[in-house]
Amino acid sequence: MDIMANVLLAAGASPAMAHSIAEVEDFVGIASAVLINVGTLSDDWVGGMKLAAKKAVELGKPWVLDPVGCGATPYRTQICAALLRLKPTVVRGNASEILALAGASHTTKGVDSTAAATEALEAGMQIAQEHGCIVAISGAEDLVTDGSRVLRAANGVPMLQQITATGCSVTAVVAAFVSQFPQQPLEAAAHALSYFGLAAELGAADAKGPGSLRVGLLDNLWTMSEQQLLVGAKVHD
Ligand SMILES: Nc1ncnc2c1ncn2[C@@H]1O[C@H](COP(=O)(O)OP(=O)(O)O)[C@@H](O)[C@H]1O
Ligand SMILES: Cc1ncsc1CCOP(=O)(O)O
Ligand SMILES: [Mg+2]
Repeated sequence: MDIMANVLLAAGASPAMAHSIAEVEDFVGIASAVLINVGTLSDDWVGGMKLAAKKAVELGKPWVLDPVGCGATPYRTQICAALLRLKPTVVRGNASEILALAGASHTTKGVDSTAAATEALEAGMQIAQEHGCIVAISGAEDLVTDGSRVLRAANGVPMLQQITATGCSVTAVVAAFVSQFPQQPLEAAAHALSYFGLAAELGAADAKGPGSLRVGLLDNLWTMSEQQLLVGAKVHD
């Protein structure tokens, strides 16, 4: 929750984290977009997640699902499937999570991926077609699909995998971008992934390891100029 909220602030967004069933619908009312992240799943949070998703759909606001650890336990897989039925605008997961969400037989080891993004493209396209959403699969090259088109975002550094919740954080940036371009969620998601990956590339130049890369990532999300983004972003068909 710390890095995710700080990434959003550095990107110029305004995060608020809420999960209580007593207030979550009111928060959706004032939000531009909703992110549901099942990272630290527990029964009492699931009620808040479902209320938030339903309210977002009712109000016509975009909502984004991060199926963290989908496939790791039957409970997690079942909750992610139930959330998927509540019509997210975008799903962003790693390859293992997307394979599990599509019902493919695949062995996962928790919240980290055991597969490459390309291995989950077919599964992602299937989810996108069946549920009418955008699916973004992160990895060495991120793949974003609406079920027919595929955009590729080729920024990032491998060491992002050694900083916990960078996947969660990039999903939050996806939600922020989609809030600004709700009619173009495919493009918004791809460019969010590219912006995040480019900030990591710029931060990696001075990083000694995951700790300083985490700092450099936040700093570069904050300082990146429009020119740096235009020159460095690698989004292509
Ligand atoms: N091998 C890699 N090379 C470059 N960037 C990567 C690589 N693997 C993941 N990333 C980037 O790290 C971020 C988190 O992705 P990922 O590790 O796949 O998600 P998660 O943390 O949910 O497993 C994304 O921005 C992604 O593009
Ligand atoms: C370590 C851990 N455990 C439950 S959620 C979480 C963070 C996962 O973050 P990410 O999906 O970005 O790797
Ligand atoms: Mg993740």
